[in-house]
Amino acid sequence: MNKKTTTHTALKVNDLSIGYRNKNEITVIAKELDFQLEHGELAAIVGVNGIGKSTLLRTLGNVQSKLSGSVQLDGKDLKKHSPIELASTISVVLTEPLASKNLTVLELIALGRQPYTNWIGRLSETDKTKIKEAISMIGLENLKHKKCYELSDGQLQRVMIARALSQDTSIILLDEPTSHLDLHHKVQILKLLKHIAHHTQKTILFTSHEIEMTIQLCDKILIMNKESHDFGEPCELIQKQAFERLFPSDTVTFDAKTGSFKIKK
Ligand SMILES: Nc1ncnc2c1ncn2[C@@H]1O[C@H](COP(=O)(O)OP(=O)(O)OP(=O)(O)O)[C@@H](O)[C@H]1O
Repeated sequence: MNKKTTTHTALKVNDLSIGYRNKNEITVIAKELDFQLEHGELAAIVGVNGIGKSTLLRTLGNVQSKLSGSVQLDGKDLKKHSPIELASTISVVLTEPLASKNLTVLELIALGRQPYTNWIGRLSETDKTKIKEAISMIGLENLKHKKCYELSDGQLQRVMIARALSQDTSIILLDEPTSHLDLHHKVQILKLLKHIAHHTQKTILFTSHEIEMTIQLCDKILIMNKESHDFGEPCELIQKQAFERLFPSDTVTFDAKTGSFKIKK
């Protein structure tokens, strides 16, 4: 994989407001978002259901427009990137169902190479190598000739991660990449994402409800709350008691010593 080095911050978010515009109505989902991620960092966005994690990820991936504020990729405004520049800088894996499950795993992963292929879509030797690397990293060799409709939700989720890896962008955004995985595969995938971030200088940002795992494995965490957001290294956030504010204390409490949540009995 390419080892990209640049002096710019990989992803810089300033005073960002996100939400939805429907006709004359604007619904603000979250505002005053400020954080930045460097090259080679693995980071998570956590927060309660409906707080706006996916909306933020879609906004950062240019799938939907911001309401206000700024998003910079490698020191350049998100909106100033051409479509082809964006496709080779940032890959986004959302939770929406696949349009066509009739493709084989190999064909789907090969789609990740679309930004680089020529106008007839022929794969170069580099494309084939990137596809092979992605399949091997996620351990999909024995599934590669299966049709996507034959896969379990968890298997499909791993295939989608492989597609993003084959795209070989410097930033990867993933919406709940481990939600359908068993505990073993959750840990395996998150450790792999960490390894990829650290060894290839990619910036990987994902949304998650696996807060304890993100505390153990991520370099940075963004905690989204209704009133304000917290961002930093897991240990800084623990010291600031940021995880205590995530859930109502009559249901769960956070144990700072073990970095885990306890059910209030
Ligand atoms: N297309 C849309 N138009 C208007 N509002 C929307 C739209 N999609 C989502 N929302 C609203 O935006 C808010 C944030 O949703 P979002 O999916 O970003 O939350 P989330 O933190 O990812 O939630 P979860 O943890 O449940 O996946 C919710 O109140 C949701 O109803």
